Amino acid sequence: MNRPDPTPPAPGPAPQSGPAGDGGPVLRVQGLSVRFRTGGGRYVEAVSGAEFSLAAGECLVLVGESGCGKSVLASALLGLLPGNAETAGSALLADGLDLLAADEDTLARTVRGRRVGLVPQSPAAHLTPVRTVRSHLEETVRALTGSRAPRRAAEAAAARAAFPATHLDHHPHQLSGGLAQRAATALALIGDAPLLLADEPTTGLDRDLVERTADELRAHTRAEGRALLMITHDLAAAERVADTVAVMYAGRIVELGPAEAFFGAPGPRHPYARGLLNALPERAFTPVPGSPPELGDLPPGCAFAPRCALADPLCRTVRPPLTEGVACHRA
Ligand SMILES: Nc1ncnc2c1ncn2[C@@H]1O[C@H](COP(=O)(O)OP(=O)(O)OP(=O)(O)O)[C@@H](O)[C@H]1O
Repeated sequence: MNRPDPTPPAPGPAPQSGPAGDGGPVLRVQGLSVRFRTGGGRYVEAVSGAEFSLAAGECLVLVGESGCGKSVLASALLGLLPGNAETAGSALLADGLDLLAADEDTLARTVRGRRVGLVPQSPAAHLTPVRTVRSHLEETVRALTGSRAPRRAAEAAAARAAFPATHLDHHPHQLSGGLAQRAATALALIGDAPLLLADEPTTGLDRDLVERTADELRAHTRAEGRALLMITHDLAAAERVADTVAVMYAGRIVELGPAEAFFGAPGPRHPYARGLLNALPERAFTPVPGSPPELGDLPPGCAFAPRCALADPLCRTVRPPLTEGVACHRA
């Protein structure tokens, strides 16, 4: 990753040994932007000025259509952006470490798995096909705890994620989608990270499994005092998990607020967010007209204006900032 102004990781206290925080946010994201250099001096503005924070025990769900920048934001937090990416802003953990400024060695040794646990998209693909679930778990226990006798800890990790002991010696291809998801969750929990990052954890699962996976992630967050940042385009899963919803459109967070008000009354405030909910089969089943803009060629004002029935000349010329939870001139 190429950063315009690299700074060393902020000195801070030793990494937390468990999910319990000191009352401050587990993660505070400020002005996080990611752009990709493409040919001919052009840039794709994948994430622009994201701002949010996450407390212990809180589930924040980031929703939005495909291509709006959700996964790029997650990759930025894990230091997994490709070489043509440039970042700005900060993403501070509770102990002061800035994930955007940390070098690869710090991220690999002290962040991934230890301070931030990743529940991946397509868990079956995340697991090595020739190794059993037990072998994955034992290797991760060894790597994160230094234990030389990891068998018991691996079995405990499986039990914690409700992965059945009877399937520990199975290979990934022998697992159902739900069990592969639990194996991946068990791996993510081993390091006792205070922050879990789940990128589309319910993709490819049938509705029952979506609900079960969502409930399990919520339980790991609430009951164990972690924070969960879940990325999804599945609004039903989002509703099941979220305390807070962030809606992303064309690289920007356009609405951020309590899930109860968003999914219940008074409902979303941004016209795009209202459109997303109205597109659901169980609601109006009316798609948002048009398609999102190219992130390399954003319009000057509100990026949603070309699709918005409420847009006026101000919307087409002045980009609305996120003010009191919504970025819309007409909200
Ligand atoms: N290396 C790269 N170079 C240029 N553009 C990139 C690169 N990686 C991602 N992008 C662009 O960044 C934008 C955001 O992609 P991202 O994968 O974050 O979307 P998303 O909201 O997660 O979508 P999905 O739900 O489909 O995963 C896309 O327009 C994508 O084409």
